[in-house]
Amino acid sequence: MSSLPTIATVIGSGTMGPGIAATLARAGATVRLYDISADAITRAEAAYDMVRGVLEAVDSPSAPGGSVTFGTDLDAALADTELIIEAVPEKLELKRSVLADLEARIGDDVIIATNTSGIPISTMAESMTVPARLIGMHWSNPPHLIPMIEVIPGNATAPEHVDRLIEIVKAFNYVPVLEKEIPGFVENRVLYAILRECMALLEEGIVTPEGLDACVKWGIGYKLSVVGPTRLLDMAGLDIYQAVSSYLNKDLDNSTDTPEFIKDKIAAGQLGFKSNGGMYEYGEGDVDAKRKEIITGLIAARKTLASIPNV
Ligand SMILES: NC(=O)c1ccc[n+]([C@@H]2O[C@H](COP(=O)([O-])OP(=O)(O)OC[C@H]3O[C@@H](n4cnc5c(N)ncnc54)[C@H](O)[C@@H]3O)[C@@H](O)[C@H]2O)c1
Ligand SMILES: Cc1ncc(C=O)c(C(=O)O)c1O
Repeated sequence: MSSLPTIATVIGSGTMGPGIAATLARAGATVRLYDISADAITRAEAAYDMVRGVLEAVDSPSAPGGSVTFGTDLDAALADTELIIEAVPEKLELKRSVLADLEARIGDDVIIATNTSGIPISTMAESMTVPARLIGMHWSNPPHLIPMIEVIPGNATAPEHVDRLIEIVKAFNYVPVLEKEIPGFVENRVLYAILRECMALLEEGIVTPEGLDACVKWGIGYKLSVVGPTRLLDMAGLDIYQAVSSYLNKDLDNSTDTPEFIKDKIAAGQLGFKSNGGMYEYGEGDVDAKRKEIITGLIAARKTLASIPNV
């Protein structure tokens, strides 16, 4: 059996949809990218052209025959599909209603993989007619460049769908990480633990944003890109970890809500790149320049990481 689905459908063509569709298509799948909004589809077509250039530069696995078509006709997007990847906004009720709409239009054997950032799969599946077909498939942003996908079964997910999704992820040369279900899954639990402490350090004026970015990028990001946290402990020494964690863990931030200064920025319309200002301010052309620098850096770093041993 070929490992990739012949036809796959991506639902939602915002930040994540075009990169997901392009990755599958480059590996040889026929992909339909659907969105409820015609404007989103127009933006996705432009994004897809850029993503294709990036995939060429990063030399991602390429197979003949793959394609992406774009549209707002849901039945056309679903015809003969084997795998649906849901990438609509992170709102439980919206996702549930999209799942209900999809289920009314497809056969029982079609797998639905959700790209939720961390809503438990079992919670999402509660209202489904065939909950066995729902599985978490968490891509990291930008999805066409980060070659790792979290695979998260819910308590009703069919074991054969877990095996099939792992096989599909391997078929486009990404690393599948199988996890037990927990809110936020593994990646975002770790990321949000880091972000919580970072935002507290900024709020308390301990460090500037520029200083924080330099410290985390070189002191943590650079090192962790080569050696994972488990082996890092061996490198540092478990005795050192005990000595530091015994006084430090109790001092770390343990807030349970979003920091007030972030809420204030959102209320003032400061959302980041999408509003030309967020944590930093951006003048004319700055956002496009930063996006290009980030993509160029990720391509270079991915090539380097792919060429060194997995320690
Ligand atoms: N942005 C990230 O960094 C990131 C990373 C990993 C996972 N995710 C997750 O992926 C999902 C999508 O995130 P995103 O950042 O691409 O969102 P987004 O808001 O950029 O895009 C969502 C798209 O879904 C469309 N949409 C809304 N309702 C729809 C419907 N009923 N049917 C079809 N399309 C509909 C919107 O028009 C929009 O184009 C979320 O669950 C998010 O948490 C996001
Ligand atoms: C801040 C943030 N939150 C969620 C996600 C993914 O689910 C990401 C990402 O980069 O993938 C992120 O940066």
